[in-house]
Formats: sequence, structure tokens, C-alpha cells
Amino acid sequence: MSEESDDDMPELVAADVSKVPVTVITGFLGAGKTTLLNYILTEQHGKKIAVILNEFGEGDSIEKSMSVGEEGELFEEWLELRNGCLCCSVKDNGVKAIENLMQKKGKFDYILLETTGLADPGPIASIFWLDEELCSDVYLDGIVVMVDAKFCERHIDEKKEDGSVNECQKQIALGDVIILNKTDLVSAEQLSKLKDLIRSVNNFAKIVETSHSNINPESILDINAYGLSGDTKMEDIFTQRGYSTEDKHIIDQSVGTITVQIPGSISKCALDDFLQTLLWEKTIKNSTGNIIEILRLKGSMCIEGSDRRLVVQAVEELYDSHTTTVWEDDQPRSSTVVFIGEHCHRILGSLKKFDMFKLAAVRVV
Ligand SMILES: Nc1nc2c(ncn2[C@@H]2O[C@H](COP(=O)(O)OP(=O)(O)OP(=O)(O)O)[C@@H](O)[C@H]2O)c(=O)[nH]1
Repeated sequence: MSEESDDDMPELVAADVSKVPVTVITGFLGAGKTTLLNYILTEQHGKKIAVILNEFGEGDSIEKSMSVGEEGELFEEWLELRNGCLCCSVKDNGVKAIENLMQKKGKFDYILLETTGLADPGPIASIFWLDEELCSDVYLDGIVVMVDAKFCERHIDEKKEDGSVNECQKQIALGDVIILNKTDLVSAEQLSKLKDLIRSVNNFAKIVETSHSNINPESILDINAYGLSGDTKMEDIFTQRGYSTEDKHIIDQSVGTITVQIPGSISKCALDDFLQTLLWEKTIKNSTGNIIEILRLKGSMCIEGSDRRLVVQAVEELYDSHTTTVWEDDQPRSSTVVFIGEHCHRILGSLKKFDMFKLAAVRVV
């Protein structure tokens, strides 16, 4: 481990100590989310965990928020979800659930939020990630996606009538950890094929195989996927995996992962210009003429005039950046960007039109 003085420590490390981490647990219907929650709540992990469940039934739609106290006591609150659509109405209700929960601050030190099987985790995650008011109390630690090893292949292939990305692909794309559950129901061969399929969508997430959601809580809690961790991990992608072609990980999915490395340093203005065109204007097309729709983006950037890395995180159209670790003298300067989204293959030609990709010998994994 490198020895850092207090002055070298990134600002966020200190700021996060008083905040409560939130892990969003999502996954298709019946994949094993509740089994996972029950498992974690009974495991020894030294944490006092509060749980928020988002559920909506056929008729009345309700969001049940419950919290498990230190002594195992349970207190509950019920919040209306007006139209039963989690994605549209979760913003206000989700904030309220957390605010109510935070009044019990001190009784818990971790929040798990289980979404319904059909939810898009993007809007839910952004509440905890970038909501100004809540962010003083909580922060998004990561998104955990439960995948049903038996039925995932069918769900991932489902075509939506409007041609949009199906929920299963969206969830996998946004996962920081993907739990491949129900491994007892498939053969080793099926499992290996499914892993390739998942990797074809999200090649950056950690995949953990489980049966009956039995998982070491350390694999999913305190991973800090939206914080400072991961900057050097991104750089390692190139040293560990070496070179491969742009399309290697895109099997037959519209959603895929592409990692791009830009040697040298880039200007912050050029980075913002690119991100805003990509995420807000959504006008960048790949070489097949399809608009690139980002679901998740992570970048570890080398910025001109700065001696520290800049980590960029994006979920759909939202993005944020933080200065992190110092570049050591002997570390080659480069930026690494992981794109996960729709039509992310064959994008190099389009990227070259932007200043930050222009000069460098850009590489793609
Ligand atoms: N064989 C097998 N069954 C499992 C496994 N994990 C969970 N189950 C069973 O699968 C069913 C669904 O599990 P849940 O934990 O309720 O799944 P969920 O994702 O919370 O389901 P929804 O809330 O309906 O989306 C239950 O009957 C579980 O006992 C597993 O690894 N193997």
C-alpha cells in the first residue's frame, strides 16, 4: 500500500464517514431479492441495517418502509405510491421514505432498498446519488442486481413492442455487482453461457454466483461504486485484459460495454463538452447510424493541469465528477472511460470527432 499523508487523502473519504450508505437491490421478478434480504438480515456483519421495500400490488399501490433496529425490533411506515408506477413516482416517495427513516438516525448504519422486479434502477439510484438534500445524510454505495440463472436468458432476449431496452438488460447494465442466483437449477455449461451473455451487456460489474442468495455480505456492502474506488481498477482493465477488438463483448445485444483508453491528458472543458453531447443532447451515433444511449458510464480521467485523477460517474443522463488519487511520477498518464448502454459498439469513429479523443492513439477494449 502506498503511504499517503492526511493532505493527500481525497476530500470525500472524510465527508462520507457521517453518511449512511444505500445499496439498491434490484432484479427480475422471483430472482431471489427477498431471499437475499432475509439472508443478509440474519448474517453476522456488524451492521444495523434499515430496509426499504418498494412493492406495488394489483389494486392499491403501497410502498412499505420498514426498519430493523439494533435489538431486532421492527418499525414500519406506509407510503402511498399514487399510480402504482414505481419509476414515475418513486422520486418524491423515495425521498420521503428516506427522510422519515433518517429521523431515526443512529438506530441504523446501512440502508438496503429493494425495488420491484420491473423497476428501472436508474431513477431510483439517482435519488440517492445526486439529490442535494438527501446527500447530506446518505450516499449511494452501489446497485446489486439479482439474476435468475434459470430464466435470465429468456428475459434478456425479450423484445419490447416499442423497441426500447427491456428491463432485464437495463438492470444488468446498471449493476455494480450482479448476483447470479439459483445456480442449483442449471448445469455448469448453462451457467457459463449465461455469464458470457451477462458480460456481453455489462463487462464491468463483478459477477457472484449463488444458490438461495447465500452470499458473503462483504461482496455487496460498502463497495463504494459511486465514490472514489475504481479509478485505478479502470486503468487496470487494459493491463489485465490487454488488447481486444471493439466488438468482442457484444454478442447479440443492443446493450453492451465498451472501454476506451486515451493516452496523455485531456482538458476538462473538452470532457464536459463530450459528456453533455453524449448524455444530454443524445446526438452521437455509432457507425451503424444508431444513437448511443448511455445507461451507465464510469471514467478515470487524467486532466490537464491537475495532479490528481478525476473520476466521472454517469447514470443515464446524470453525471458527476470528483477529484481522487494523486498520479505518481512513474504512472503513465491516461484516461479510461467505460461506456455501458445501447448501441455502444462501433463508436470509435464518432468519438474521434470530439476534441478529447482527437489527438490520442485511442484504444478500445
Ligand atoms: N431453487 C432455488 N430457489 C430459490 C433460490 N433463491 C430463491 N429461491 C426461491 O425462489 C422464489 C422467489 O424468491 P424471492 O426471494 O421471493 O424472489 P424476489 O426476487 O424477491 O421475488 P419478487 O419480489 O416477486 O420479485 C422463492 O420461492 C425462493 O425460495 C435458489 O437459489 N434456488
